[in-house]
Amino acid sequence: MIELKAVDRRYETGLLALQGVDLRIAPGEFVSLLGPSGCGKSSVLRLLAGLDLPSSGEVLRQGAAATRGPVRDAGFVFQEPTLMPWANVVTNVELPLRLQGMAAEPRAAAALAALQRVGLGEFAEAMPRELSGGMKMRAAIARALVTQPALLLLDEPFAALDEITRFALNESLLSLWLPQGEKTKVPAFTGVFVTHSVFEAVFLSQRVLVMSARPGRIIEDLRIEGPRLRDASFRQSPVFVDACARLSTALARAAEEPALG
Ligand SMILES: Nc1ncnc2c1ncn2[C@@H]1O[C@H](COP(=O)(O)OP(=O)(O)OP(=O)(O)O)[C@@H](O)[C@H]1O
Repeated sequence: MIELKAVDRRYETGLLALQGVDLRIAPGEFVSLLGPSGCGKSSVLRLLAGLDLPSSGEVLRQGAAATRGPVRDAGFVFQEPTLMPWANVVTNVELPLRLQGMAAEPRAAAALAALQRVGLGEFAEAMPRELSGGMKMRAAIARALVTQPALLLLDEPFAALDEITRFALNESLLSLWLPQGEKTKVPAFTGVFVTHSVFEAVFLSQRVLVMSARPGRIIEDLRIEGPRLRDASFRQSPVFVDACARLSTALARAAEEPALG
C-alpha cells in the first residue's frame, strides 16, 4: 500500500505543483493518473518512486513514512525508451541486474526471459536501431520488469506511438500484469500509469484518478468495473463507454480550473 496524505509540492522556483493530494494505492492495483498538461502527474510519480519528497503532507509505504531515496522495488517506463544505442537488446535489458551486481549468466537468462514475456525473444541480439518504436518500448518494459519489481511506474509510455501499436501494447501490458489471466489472485506488480488519454486509462485500469490543472489535486476517483484482463471487445462495452464519458467530463472540468502558484 502506498499513500499520499495531504501532499503539497512547491518547487524551489516557488511554483506550487501539487496541493492537498490524497491518494491510496493497494498492492496489485492498476491505477491511471489522468490530467491536463502540467497538472503534476509526473510530480506524483516521482513522489511514489521516492525520487522526491513533499513540501508538506506525508508519503506512506506500508504505513511507514517514506524516506528520501529511490524505492528499491520499483521499475520505470518513460515516454522515450532510452535504450543504449551501442548495445544490443539483451544487454540493454540486463542493465538493472548488472547494476545490482548479478553474475553474467543468470543475468542473461533473466533478460532473455523478460524479452520473451514481451514478445521480443527473437530480437535479443538485435541492435535498438533495428527495432520499430513499439518494439523499442517493449524492450523498455522488459528492462523495467527484469528485476520483478513490486511497483511499475509508467509515465506516458505510449504517447509517441501510433494507435494500432498503442492498443497492442495496452493489451500486452495487461497480460504482463496478470500473467495467469483473470484467475490470478495477486497480480505481478502494482501499476501506476500516467496518460493524457481517457480511452487508454479506462482500458487499462481498475481505477482512474483525474487531476485538476495546476496546482494538481485529485478531483475524481472512478472505479472501472468489468474483467481485469481486457481485449478489443471491452472497448465496445457499456462499462467502457460510460467510464470514458464520465472521465471526459471530469477532464474538461479539470482543464477549466485556473492555473495558480
Ligand atoms: N523540478 C522542478 N522545478 C520546478 N518546476 C517543476 C519541476 N518539475 C516540474 N515542475 C513544474 O511543475 C508543474 C507540474 O509538472 P509535472 O511534470 O509534474 O506535470 P505533468 O502533469 O506530468 O505534465 P505533462 O502532462 O505536461 O507531462 C509544471 O508546471 C512543471 O513545469
